[in-house]
Amino acid sequence: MAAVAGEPEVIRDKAAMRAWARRRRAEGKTVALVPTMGFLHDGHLSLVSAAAAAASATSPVAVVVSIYVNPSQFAPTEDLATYPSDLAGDLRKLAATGAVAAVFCPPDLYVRAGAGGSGGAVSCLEEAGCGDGHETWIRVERLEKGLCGSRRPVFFRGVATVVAKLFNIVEPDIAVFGKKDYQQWRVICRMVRDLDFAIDIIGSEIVREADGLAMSSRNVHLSHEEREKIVEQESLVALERIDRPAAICVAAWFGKVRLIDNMEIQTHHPDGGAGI
Ligand SMILES: Nc1ncnc2c1ncn2[C@@H]1O[C@H](COP(=O)(O)OP(=O)(O)OP(=O)(O)O)[C@@H](O)[C@H]1O
Ligand SMILES: CC(C)(CO)[C@@H](O)C(=O)[O-]
Ligand code: BAL
Repeated sequence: MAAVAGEPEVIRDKAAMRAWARRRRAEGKTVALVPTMGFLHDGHLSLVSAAAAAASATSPVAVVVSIYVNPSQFAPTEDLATYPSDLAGDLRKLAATGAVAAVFCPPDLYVRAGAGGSGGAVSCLEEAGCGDGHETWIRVERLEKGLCGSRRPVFFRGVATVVAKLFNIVEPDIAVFGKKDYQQWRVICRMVRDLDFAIDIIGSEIVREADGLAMSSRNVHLSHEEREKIVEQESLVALERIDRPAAICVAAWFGKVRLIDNMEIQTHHPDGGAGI
């Protein structure tokens, strides 16, 4: 991993982030973005390594990690309020890699409806986005359907929109996403192609715990029984479809329990009709 002198710069303001990234590019650096929602684990750090590895002799890389729990990808029934976070711990982990130049952790990325544009929620609901608040959404219309999209109605719309916002703020040359969230990775690739973002998207391999469970921030919420059930499901899928690791990670959330729906994987598998 290419080393960066000193601690990462912590940037909260989007104009400051854009200016910082433009300075790095003016210095001849490649800017590589790793978008996350924080509560970092080794899966995230593997994305940092992949980003840092993009450096070449002629163009050193400046790795930016964003930490932002994006409200618009959560439906009202989902777990926005309980999403785990530990910014101080995240900053320590990122500093320890020696590979991160900046951490972008904005308090909010949306224009809010309400008094002076500062109140109100950024909702996943259409009507709450009206008025003087945020109302522009990116839809990747076919790929967002099925799999996770069938259980999380606003998820991919929120992801595509916030990732586009991050791309416009950081203006990276490269962005890295984990194949654990396989459908998300494919949605982002399609958005980048369709909307002509000049960004190379890197899909990074899944990092697992010793028992085979894919690392995931929400794993802290799993009980022992829930965890065992997921490991069992993941290994069943892995055994059946060993040549198709992407299918292993395609997950749906039922409350806080993540289960894999084999039927859906078969129906919507990359080679099986949905064209993911
Ligand atoms: N185990 C992993 N292996 C590879 N990439 C990962 C892994 N876990 C997360 N990522 C990637 O890190 C990026 C940020 O993910 P995020 O911050 O949502 O963490 P997460 O662990 O996926 O959280 P959650 O439990 O909410 O799914 C995404 O591109 C995601 O695919
Ligand atoms: C890509 C992302 C950072 C958008 O909020 C999120 O969905 C995630 O962490 O996978
Ligand atoms: N990595 C997926 C983010 C989410 O479930 O909201």
